Amino acid sequence: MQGEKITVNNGVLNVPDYPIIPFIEGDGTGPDIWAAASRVFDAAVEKAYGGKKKIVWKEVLAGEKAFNTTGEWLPQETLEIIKEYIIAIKGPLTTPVGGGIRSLNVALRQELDLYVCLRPVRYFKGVPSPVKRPEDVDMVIFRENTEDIYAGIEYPMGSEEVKKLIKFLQEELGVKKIRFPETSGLGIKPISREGTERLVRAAIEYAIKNKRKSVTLVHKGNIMKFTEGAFRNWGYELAEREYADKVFTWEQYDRIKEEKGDKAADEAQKQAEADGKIIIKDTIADIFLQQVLTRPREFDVVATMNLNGDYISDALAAQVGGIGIAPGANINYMTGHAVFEATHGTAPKYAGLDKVNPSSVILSGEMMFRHLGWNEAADLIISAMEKTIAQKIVTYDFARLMEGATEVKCSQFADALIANM
Ligand SMILES: NC(=O)C1=CN([C@@H]2O[C@H](COP(=O)(O)OP(=O)(O)OC[C@H]3O[C@@H](n4cnc5c(N)ncnc54)[C@H](OP(=O)(O)O)[C@@H]3O)[C@@H](O)[C@H]2O)C=CC1
Ligand SMILES: O=C(O)CCC(=O)C(=O)O
Ligand SMILES: [Mg+2]
Repeated sequence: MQGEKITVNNGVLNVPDYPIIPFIEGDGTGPDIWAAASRVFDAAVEKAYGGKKKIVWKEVLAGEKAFNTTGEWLPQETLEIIKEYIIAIKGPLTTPVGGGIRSLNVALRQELDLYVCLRPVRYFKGVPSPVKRPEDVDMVIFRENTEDIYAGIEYPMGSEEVKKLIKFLQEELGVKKIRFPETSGLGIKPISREGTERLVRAAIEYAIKNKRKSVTLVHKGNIMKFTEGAFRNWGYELAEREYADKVFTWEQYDRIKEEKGDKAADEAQKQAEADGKIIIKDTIADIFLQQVLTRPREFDVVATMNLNGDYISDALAAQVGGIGIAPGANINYMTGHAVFEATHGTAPKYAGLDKVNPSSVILSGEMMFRHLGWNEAADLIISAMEKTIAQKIVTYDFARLMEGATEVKCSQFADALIANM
């Protein structure tokens, strides 16, 4: 079937009935998951629109499949096609540890300037969880996707670059306090005001649009003052400058407290909550990781930097059943470009076994449908997921923690979802 391109006008998508959507199958378990997920996507669209709408899938190469076919890990053509077709979806891609190629996942996000990694964390009833009240976890992570230590500015021990950098730090910048053994490798962590502002703006816009209660800026600003601490400060400044009538910040709370005392500050916050204002607060990353376990209801939308966001998204996913069911999207809200992608990796030990949970990519597709405005197809996926889990038909990851479950293969889980639509 011949499809049409999705186009974008001032950040607003124009989605034809037969949109062409590029996909990257992914490495490791990617082919298993993609085979299952794409059947679920097609079934949901068919059921929702009875043939009036249909996705025309277009495979683009990245990772091992690309390397084996073209000799390149991330062909320029793949980037060009995703740029041109605006929306894409991908399976996981392998990144070697400690050497070898840099992350293709990170490269895609940087090349397309997909500055938000959006990872919602919600609970599906019946999913096994290590916490007592997983239903209390309902958070949406906005992870900055283009900066931080992920920028890839790092140099190995013993290299000329490291020697130069150490010399520069010691002689030009007067860094005397810390020991720099010759065995040091060095990495650089850029965090910019622009990068922070566009990420925090996206988080606040989301909170307003979806009537969420708060946005928490998560940082380690007590230690990394001019990167993570600046992220916190710039986040508050942006909230007060651009959303004065829609938010109440903990900085405002502190100012009222200083001027008028605790009671006045408490009352001002209560009034702001009653008025439906979004509370903008901040938490240091280590205590955040404790509090999401001990009092998850206090957190809602979360805005943070790249590395924190990576850790936080897997940790929160664990509370609602693990990365097998944790979806995500990489988005540039200004150009409209978005690449939907699971939170998990290639899980190589299960590759080709038709075993792993395809829910993470399936729910990433559900996010994609909502992004396209195809809410009927998205709703069908959610209700099928709810029904199938309630029937205790699950893949190995849930089955090993559930009593009375029917363990099915990756492809059979897709069959069950389709049957439940
Ligand atoms: N966006 C991306 O493309 C990402 C890519 N990666 C890359 O993936 C590779 C492997 O990374 P690794 O750290 O092992 O992390 P993975 O996420 O690939 O796997 C870790 C463990 O998580 C569980 N898991 C992962 N996926 C699923 C699933 N679909 N269903 C059920 N359980 C799942 C499995 O747990 P158990 O063993 O308990 O069964 C698995 O062993 C690396 O090269 C890494 O760089 C990593 C993260 C994201
Ligand atoms: O790129 C990778 O290999 C890892 C990426 C990752 O962990 C993530 O996207 O959460
Ligand atoms: Mg990760």
